[in-house]
Amino acid sequence: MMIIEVNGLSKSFSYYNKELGLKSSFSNLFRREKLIKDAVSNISFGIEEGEVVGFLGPNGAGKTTTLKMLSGILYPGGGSATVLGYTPWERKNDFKRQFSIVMGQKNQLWWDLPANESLYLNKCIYEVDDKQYNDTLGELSELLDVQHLLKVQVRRLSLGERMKMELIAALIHKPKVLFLDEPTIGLDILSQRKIREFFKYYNQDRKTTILLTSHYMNDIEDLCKRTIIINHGKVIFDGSLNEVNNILGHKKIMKLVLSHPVDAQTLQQVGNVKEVKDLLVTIEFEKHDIKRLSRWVLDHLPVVDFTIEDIPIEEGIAMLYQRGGEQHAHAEQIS
Ligand SMILES: Nc1ncnc2c1ncn2[C@@H]1O[C@H](COP(=O)(O)OP(=O)(O)OP(=O)(O)O)[C@@H](O)[C@H]1O
Repeated sequence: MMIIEVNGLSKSFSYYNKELGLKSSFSNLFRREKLIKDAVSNISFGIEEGEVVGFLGPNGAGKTTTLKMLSGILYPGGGSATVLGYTPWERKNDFKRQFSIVMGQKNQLWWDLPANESLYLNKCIYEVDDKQYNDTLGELSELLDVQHLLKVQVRRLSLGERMKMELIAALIHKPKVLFLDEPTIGLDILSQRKIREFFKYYNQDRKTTILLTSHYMNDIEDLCKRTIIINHGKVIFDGSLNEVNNILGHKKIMKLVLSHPVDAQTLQQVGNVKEVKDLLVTIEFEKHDIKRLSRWVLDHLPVVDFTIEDIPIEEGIAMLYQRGGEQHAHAEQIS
């Protein structure tokens, strides 16, 4: 069953250009240059019940704007969307009871109160009955290992502990849909892993549908079978992360350990030399030529060891962002 359906969703922001200085502040009162930013342009996708979908894109791509529209915080400029059958920006109470949004950079917990008081406030707002509240709080605080911290003032918690409390606050009413906007930002590797394990368990246990943005590739690789990538407000990829490299041409990486240095010109006969670090050389080459190049390398270079690998996912994604950027610039030139 389709839980999230997005059709041609768009959002533009208007803002004013302001030059530096008092004089221009004054003249701005009478004449201002209005600029328009197309943050999200005509995006469409659907998400099935229980899916965990990664939502990737470079800074400013339009991820948060999309999540804000899907959670009813922002009205769109065009297009339509339904989440659990509701139009999010109509902000119906029934809808609000069934989803949650967690923003890694924003808090919903009261800073000066212990976490359990904010959690109790959420219980009252969402009209969760006592038994469900106690059961959910007990289960989640045990899973996230924060039972001993529930009575501690939020301002005294570490970043990771606070994020765990934020998650409990977001889940206390058992939402069916969860929007996660960089939930692991700033956390150390162990805390990131713990939170990822938690999401994995939670999704499998509850079949909660999750749309997750993160700049940490481990989060996406670990949790999401499917990834939607946007750039300049447009969807540029929708599929499994492993397929990213396939659509970027057919390149592979050859790593060589040499017994003595070889000049750059010779190395370039294999392909695009990405890095030379002492006797360790990394070269990107065309996959279709793999047999000939491997033979050539072994015959002509002083090779001690060599491996052939796929292009790392991070690099594939960076290339995809770059390609999107070039296409965007080209489209702007044409228009
Ligand atoms: N209220 C606003 N007024 C004007 N421009 C805005 C506003 N909110 C967002 N934008 C612009 O819209 C674009 C998309 O912003 P958005 O926050 O959705 O990006 P993002 O993909 O979440 O980026 P990041 O990874 O940096 O969080 C950016 O260029 C941003 O400057």
